[in-house]
Amino acid sequence: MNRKNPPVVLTIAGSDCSGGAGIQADLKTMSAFDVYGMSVITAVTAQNTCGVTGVQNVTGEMIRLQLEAVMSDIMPDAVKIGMLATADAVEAVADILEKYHVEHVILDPVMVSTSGRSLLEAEGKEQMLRRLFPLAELVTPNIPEAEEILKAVDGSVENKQTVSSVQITDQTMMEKAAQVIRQKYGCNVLLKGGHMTQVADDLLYQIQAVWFPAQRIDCTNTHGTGCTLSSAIASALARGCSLKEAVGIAKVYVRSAMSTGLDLGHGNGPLDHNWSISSAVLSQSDQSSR
Ligand SMILES: Nc1ncnc2c1ncn2[C@@H]1O[C@H](COP(=O)(O)OP(=O)(O)OP(=O)(O)O)[C@@H](O)[C@H]1O
Ligand SMILES: Cc1ncc(COP(=O)(O)O)c(N)n1
Repeated sequence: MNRKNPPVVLTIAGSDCSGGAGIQADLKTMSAFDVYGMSVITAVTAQNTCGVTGVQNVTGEMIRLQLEAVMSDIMPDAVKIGMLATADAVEAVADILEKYHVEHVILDPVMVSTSGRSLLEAEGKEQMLRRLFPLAELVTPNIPEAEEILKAVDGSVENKQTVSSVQITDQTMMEKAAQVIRQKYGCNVLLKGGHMTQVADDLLYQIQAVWFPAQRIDCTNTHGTGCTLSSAIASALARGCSLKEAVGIAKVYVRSAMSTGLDLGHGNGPLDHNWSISSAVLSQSDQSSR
C-alpha cells in the first residue's frame, strides 16, 4: 500500500458538547478540507445553541502535556488557537509554540460566546495579547473583540490610563483598527464583519487592506462561525494556499455551511460542516446505485 502524508492541523480550543463550536467545529472543518486533524483541549464546556451552562478548565500542566505529546510526535503544518480560558493556558501554549516552530499559527482571540458568557479570564486576555499575538501569523477578532483589544492597546504600556470605550461602526474604523493591531503586535489581522448590521464584509490587513465583501445571510445558523472560519483558514494554509487565498476559500466554506438550512436546536443553530462532503459522497452513491 502507498504511504500517505497528509497536511496536519492542530486545534487548541475548548470542547462544545453540542458540536457547533470549539474543538468539535474545528475537527469537522478539518475533515471537510481533507487534512489530518488533532486537538488539544483547554476547557470542557456544557453548552448548546441556547447558551453556556458550565465551564471546567483544563490545568496548564495538562495542556502542556497534550501539546508536548503531539508536537514531539506529529508536527502540525498549521495550528489554530481558540478558547484558552485562563492565563495558565495562554502561558502553556506560548511556551510550547516558542519551543517548536510551527509554520502557520492562526489565533481566534475568543473572549465571549455568542450567548454572552466570558470564555477568557481578564489576566488571560493580557497574556494572550503580550505573548501569543506576536507569535501568530494571523489573528481573527470579531468587532467586539477588536474593540477590547484596542482598549488594551491604548490603556497599556505607553499610556497607563484605561480607555473605557472604543467603537468600530464603519469600514474606515475597521481599517484603522486592524492597522493599529498589526502595528502593535506584528501579526496580520482578519477583522470579521459578522457583527455589522448591513453586510458581512471581512477585512484582511497584511501590508495593506484587502476586503472580502459579502451579503449578509439571513439565518440563525451563527453558532461557531468564527471557530469554523479560523479552522478553515488553518486547513487551507496547511494545504499550501497563500493567506489571501486561504481567507477567500474559508469564507466560501463558512457561507455555504450557513446556507443549507440545517435545523437543529432552539437557539443560534450550528453550521452544516459536512455540506461539501455530503454532496460529493451523495453524488458518488447516486452513481453507484444506478
Ligand atoms: N449573517 C451572516 N451572513 C454572512 N456571513 C456571516 C454572517 N455572520 C457571520 N458571518 C461570517 O462568518 C465569519 C465569522 O464572523 P463573526 O463576526 O460571526 O465571528 P465570531 O463572532 O467570532 O463568530 P462566533 O459566532 O464563532 O463567535 C465571517 O466570515 C463573517 O463575515
Ligand atoms: C468551546 C467554545 N469555543 C468558542 C466558542 C465561541 O463561539 P460562539 O461565539 O459561536 O458561541 C464557544 N461558544 N465555545
